[in-house]
Amino acid sequence: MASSSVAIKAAETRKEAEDYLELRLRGSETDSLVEPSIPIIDIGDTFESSLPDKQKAAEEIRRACITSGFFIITSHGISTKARGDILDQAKSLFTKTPREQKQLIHIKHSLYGYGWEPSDATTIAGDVETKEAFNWSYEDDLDVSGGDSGYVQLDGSSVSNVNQWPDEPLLPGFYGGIKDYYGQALGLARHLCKLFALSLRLPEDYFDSMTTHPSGNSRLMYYPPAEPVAESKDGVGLGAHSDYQCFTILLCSSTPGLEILSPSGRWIAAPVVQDGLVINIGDMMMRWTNGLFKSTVHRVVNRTGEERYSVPLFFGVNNDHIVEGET
Ligand SMILES: O=C(O)CCC(=O)C(=O)O
Ligand SMILES: [Fe+2]
Repeated sequence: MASSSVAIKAAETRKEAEDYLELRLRGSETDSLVEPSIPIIDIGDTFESSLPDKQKAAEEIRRACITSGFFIITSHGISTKARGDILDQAKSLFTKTPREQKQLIHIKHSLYGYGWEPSDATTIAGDVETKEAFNWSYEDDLDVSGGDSGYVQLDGSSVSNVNQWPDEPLLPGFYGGIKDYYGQALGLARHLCKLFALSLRLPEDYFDSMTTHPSGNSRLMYYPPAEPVAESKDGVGLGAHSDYQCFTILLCSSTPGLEILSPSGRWIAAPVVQDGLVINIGDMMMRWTNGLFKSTVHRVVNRTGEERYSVPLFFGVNNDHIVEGET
């Protein structure tokens, strides 16, 4: 494609994304097209507490979900060590491991796209994204609950051992680091399900039986430092998209870069909150709540001279659970 037609296509795609989000943000409980905010919600009181304390946090979550679809949680219980270790492992994989070694676990060797994903694996309207990733799927061994041996892939098949891990001598502690963080994140996701249930005026155990072998694809992400202005190709780290599952738990390193699209078409930078985790609603939850909770378009642009790392967990109910409306 000629570069002018690529540019036209890119502008069209951006316009479509903006129109789409504007349409979606006009929910029944959204009072106006106000600029969305990303509130910080302390959930520390919700772990041991009485129902009224949980309901208080659930109401804050509800307000965030019907407006921006994004919020940041603090006092979430995932240890500082687990968060630090997994970000360190991401750094080792992306910046210290020879490309030939990463090629051995390239996503092309995986039926489901698990393993190392080089930056040229995906494009947005013809432009290569700068990000590099490492993808994996839920497996019982990674689940602190031990799972229930019922996990099926998104296509319904029950093939196991689909993940591709780097050799232990090559990246010592890599699997352990993932398991520690991911296991805790799954526990947090199940706790958040209770708060989401309350926020939807449902019994707090509403999602429990549907999340025994949940959909839990996750990835390590690496966004290289921005190029000096003179060489800048206006690189987008991760193109505009919405997440497809019920909700995402996102751990980020301290380098900013996440931006969400406002109804007026402006990109709003998500704040970096020390020790916080970003939570955002995905398309599945938006559909399930008839559009009440918003799955908002977002992207990543690393404009800094620092590397950026992140770990999203896309959490959803068991892949073999039929999602349907209440009658
Ligand atoms: O890296 C980030 O901050 C966001 C990643 C993201 O949006 C995604 O992987 O879906
Ligand atoms: Fe995303």
